[in-house]
Formats: sequence, C-alpha cells, structure tokens
Amino acid sequence: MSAPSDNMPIAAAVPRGKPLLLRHLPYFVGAAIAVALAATMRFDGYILNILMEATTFAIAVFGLSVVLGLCGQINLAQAAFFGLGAYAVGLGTADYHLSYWLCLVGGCIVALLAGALLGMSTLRLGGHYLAMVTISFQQIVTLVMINTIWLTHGPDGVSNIGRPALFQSAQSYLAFCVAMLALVGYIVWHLSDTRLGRAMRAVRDNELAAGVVGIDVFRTKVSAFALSAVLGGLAGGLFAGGFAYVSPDQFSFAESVVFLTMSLLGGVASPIGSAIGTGLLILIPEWLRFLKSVPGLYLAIYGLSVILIIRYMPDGIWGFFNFATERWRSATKTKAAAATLQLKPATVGGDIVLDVKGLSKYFGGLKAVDGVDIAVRRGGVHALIGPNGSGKTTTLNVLSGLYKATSGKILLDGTDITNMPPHQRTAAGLGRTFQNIRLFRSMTALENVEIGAERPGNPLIGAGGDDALTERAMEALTFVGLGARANELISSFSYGHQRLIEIARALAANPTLLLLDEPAAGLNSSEKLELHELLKRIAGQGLTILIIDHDMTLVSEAAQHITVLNFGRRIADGESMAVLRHPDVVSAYLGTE
Ligand SMILES: Nc1ncnc2c1ncn2[C@@H]1O[C@H](COP(=O)(O)OP(=O)(O)OP(=O)(O)O)[C@@H](O)[C@H]1O
Repeated sequence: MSAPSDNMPIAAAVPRGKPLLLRHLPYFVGAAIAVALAATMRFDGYILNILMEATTFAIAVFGLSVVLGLCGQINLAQAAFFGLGAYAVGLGTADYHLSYWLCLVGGCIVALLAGALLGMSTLRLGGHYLAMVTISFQQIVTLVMINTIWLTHGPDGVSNIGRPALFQSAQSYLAFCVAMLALVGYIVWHLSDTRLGRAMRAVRDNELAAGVVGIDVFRTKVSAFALSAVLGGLAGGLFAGGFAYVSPDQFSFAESVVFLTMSLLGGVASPIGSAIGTGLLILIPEWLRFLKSVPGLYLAIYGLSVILIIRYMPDGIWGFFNFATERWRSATKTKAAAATLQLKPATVGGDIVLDVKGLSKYFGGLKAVDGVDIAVRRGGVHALIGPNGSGKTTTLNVLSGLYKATSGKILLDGTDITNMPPHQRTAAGLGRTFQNIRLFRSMTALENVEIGAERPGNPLIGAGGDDALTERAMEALTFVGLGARANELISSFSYGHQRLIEIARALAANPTLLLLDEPAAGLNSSEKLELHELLKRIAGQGLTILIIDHDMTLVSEAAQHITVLNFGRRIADGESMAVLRHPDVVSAYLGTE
C-alpha cells in the first residue's frame, strides 16, 4: 500500500469558507443577465418559439439529469410527465378558467404523485424491466390523452391556453420561463452536493455498497424518480402557457426518446450538459433545414451527428470537457489540517457485541451456512476462517443484510437486527468492507468517506452539517494514511489504497462493530504489515472487529478469538492459538501431512 503515514501533517479538504450564495454569485448574475435579455431583446416569432421550446424542454431534461444522471435509473416516460403538467395548465385555464398558477402547481403535484407511484411500484425492478415499465406508462398516458375525448378533446388537443396576468406578452412569458430554468438549474446543480444528491450518486455507482453504508436505496430511487417527474410536470405547464396549444402527439414516446437523447448528448450527469444537449437537438434541425430539399439527407445527417457525438463522447459533450478539467480542479483545492480520528463505539449491550444464534442460509438445496453460533466479545479482533466455500462471506452477507437468513437470530449490541434491511443495520452500528472492493467510483476519496460518515445515527456528526461531515471524513482518511490525497478520484488509487479508503469509509461512520471481508486479499507482504498495524490502531481505540481472511499469519497475530467454518458448519471456536492447533481445524482447513 505504501500509504503516507497517518502522521502526515497536512490533509486536503474541500473549501467551504464562503457562504454558499456568495460562492454562486456569478451564476445568479449570469441568470439575471439572461432573464433581462429575454425580456428586452426584440425576437421575431420564429426565434421566440425556438427559445420557448428550448427553455421548457431543458427543464424537463434537467429531470432526467436527476433520475438518470445522478441516480442511474432509466426513465422513458419523461414526455408523459411533461404532458401531465401541460394538460393540467391547458385544461385548467382553457376549459375551467382556473388561475394559471393554481394549474401550474396542480400539474406539478399530479406529475409528482404519478412519478412517486410509478417509482414505488417499479423501482425494485432494475435495468431493462424498469425501462419497459416506464415505456408502458408513457403509452398509457398517450392513449388516455387521445381517447378520453370528453376530458382532453382527444387528438384535437387544447387551445386558448391562458398565461398569468403578469406575463401576458410572449416576450415577458419567455423571460419568466428563463428565470424558472435558471432556478431549477441551480437546484439540480447544487443537488449533487446535498445529502440526498450524495445518496443518489452512491446508489448509481454501487447499489449494494450504498445500502451497506446506511443509505435507504429504495427511498433514494423513488425520490429521484419523483423529482424527475415533477420537473417534467413543471416544464410541461410552462410549455402549455408558452404555446397556448397542446395535443397528444407532443407528448408521445418519441418525445421521451428525444428528451433522453438531449440529456445523453449534452452529458446526463450535469444540468449544464442537459442544457447543452437540449439546445443542440433543438438547433441542429434548424441549422440543417436547408438540406430538407433532398429527401432523407436531412435525417441521415442529423442522426449521424448524434451517433458520432455519443460514440466519441460517451459521457456527453459536457462530460467530455468536464473530465479534462477534473484533475486540474481537484489539484487546486485548498488544504487544511485534520484532527486525529476518534472511534467511540456505542456500548448499549453487554459483554457480547454480536450474538449470532443458529444462523442458517440455504441456496435451494445448498446449505451455505448451517446453524452457526458466533459470539463476538466487545473490543479486540475476532476472526472467522475456513476453507474456500465454507460459508464465510455468506455469513457476512447475512449479518449485513444483503442476504435474508433462512433461520437464526442476530443481535447487535442487544438489538435484534435479523430482519432489518442493510441501511437499518448500518444505522444500528454495523460497518463493513467487501471482498471485492465496492467504492463509489465517480467520486473522490473524500466524498466516498463522507457518505460513510453520514450514516444515520452517527452521534459524532449529529446536526453538525457539511463541515462536520468533511472534518470527520478527513480524520478517517488521515487515520488510514490517505488524507493528503482526499480530493483524488478513486480511479487514481492503487488496489491497496482503495482497500484503505473502504476501511476509512466504514470507520468514519463510527460503527459499533466492523466487519472486514478479506482485507488482505491482493496485498503484498509490506501492505499486509501496514494493514496489521492499522487493525491494531483500530482495535486500540476499542472498536470490535470481525475479520475474514485466508492469511493465517495476519489472523493468528491480529485475532484473539477465532471461529472456524467448514461446509457451512462451525467446527471450532475459541482462543486463537488453541483453535489453530485443534485437530479438526488442522485437517479441514490447514490440511494434514
Ligand atoms: N448467491 C449464491 N447463490 C448460490 N450459492 C451461493 C451464493 N453465494 C454463495 N454460494 C455458495 O455458498 C457456499 C459458500 O460460499 P461463500 O462465498 O460464503 O464461501 P467462503 O467461505 O466465503 O469462500 P471464499 O473463501 O472462497 O470466499 C459456496 O458453495 C458458494 O458456491
């Protein structure tokens, strides 16, 4: 690993000195100029329509940058949510003569509810299943718009849609839409640095690890989906007021694909990318209009341009340029000293921190874990060993809630956690690392560890906010010797250092019990020595560790107590040296002469 020692005097930290609004002042100045230009420049009707379309579409595409870019969930029904907002304003103002504002808010609420319901019923599905469900929802909404003629006027659409009294002229309404775009853009841009935004990014990068560090994965996904839907609804409401006419063909599946293409083209991970993609997909057809005289040529060139951009810039145009400047920006972040990490594990229960009774996990007919008892004493290191396939990782997965136990009971510090989902177990004080490292790869080391520190119930963070979070994460990174590299992306760290970051992420959460799944796997001998030193320092602060490892030197030196599994059953348990000399262990695990 060769990590710098934990005595390194300096550690990098994100500057949070200036108040947020002051730091973002240039954004608001730029937005104010854009609104002023939209309100005062003289546009002809054609340009005004293009600008109105680009502005409202961009808000809907911002929704995709939340659900797809931040949270990694596909949504092929954004045009349906856009349509719900548009019809709420259209029908409300034209047929029922309601206030525009009431209809706009109503449309957002309808889209929000539809998004939340759709999300709640489908987000346990992943990947292509989710895509199919969103397509079906999109088709249902389109069919309702076409066929419920008594309500929607069917294919004829809704005309004479009203605008607010304050923005009656097309120009002033455009300025209002630009202001809304700037506001929504700011919220979406800032979202990724909030607790919810970090949770979304963690879910996108590694759903399993996100659950284990304390994030409620399902709730995070539903929130992202609902937020995306509400932005779709808002955009649709603004669009209806801008064009005074809506019809079902404007909100079809094809439009959802256009929204998706806009977000992918510009760079789905950022609202700036979404705005670039929207602008380009609206402008390219206008620029290529002169080609329409040759049948097919226009569409061929349009399609080819989009394919080329996506092929050579898979993260979109903004993602491409952003990546180029990322390393430079992380290198220029300011540095601040970090205090020494304090581990203050809770001590609610008695002498036994983890009490596992009769734990079983069957995969069909295979008894991977079969009636295992483990009692982990408070303080010190307890090892769980056994030959390959003996059930060690399965035991850890059942303990951390990734697998549901077939039978048995798990008590953590006196609390029964047997039926809790992973994030609740983390909140109860369980921390873990993985055999195959599971870090959030699009984030820096510091961001990864901040997410760990953020675990619900971490008494060391409390209401301390972002500064306390950063401080805690810096302390944990410095503790494992990587404080000076806090702002580097995960991809720039060696395998051994990534293991240390995973341990720092777990430590930042101040767990009651730390589960380490083969932390020495893939490390060379000097890295193993450093790991051993680290384990000693962790145990020295009173944190209890349950470790799985195949390295018998590490296990015998670090652990005071060992439990041995073979074919899913416990074959020995007790003080380390006695267990390692036990004849059953020698024959089953270490082999006989
Ligand atoms: N998700 C799963 N579905 C079916 N069988 C599984 C699953 N996970 C593990 N197993 C099986 O359960 C048994 C125990 O596997 P496990 O990974 O827990 O062993 P282990 O002791 O951790 O092994 P290793 O030291 O090689 O990591 C093995 O036979 C494995 O094939």
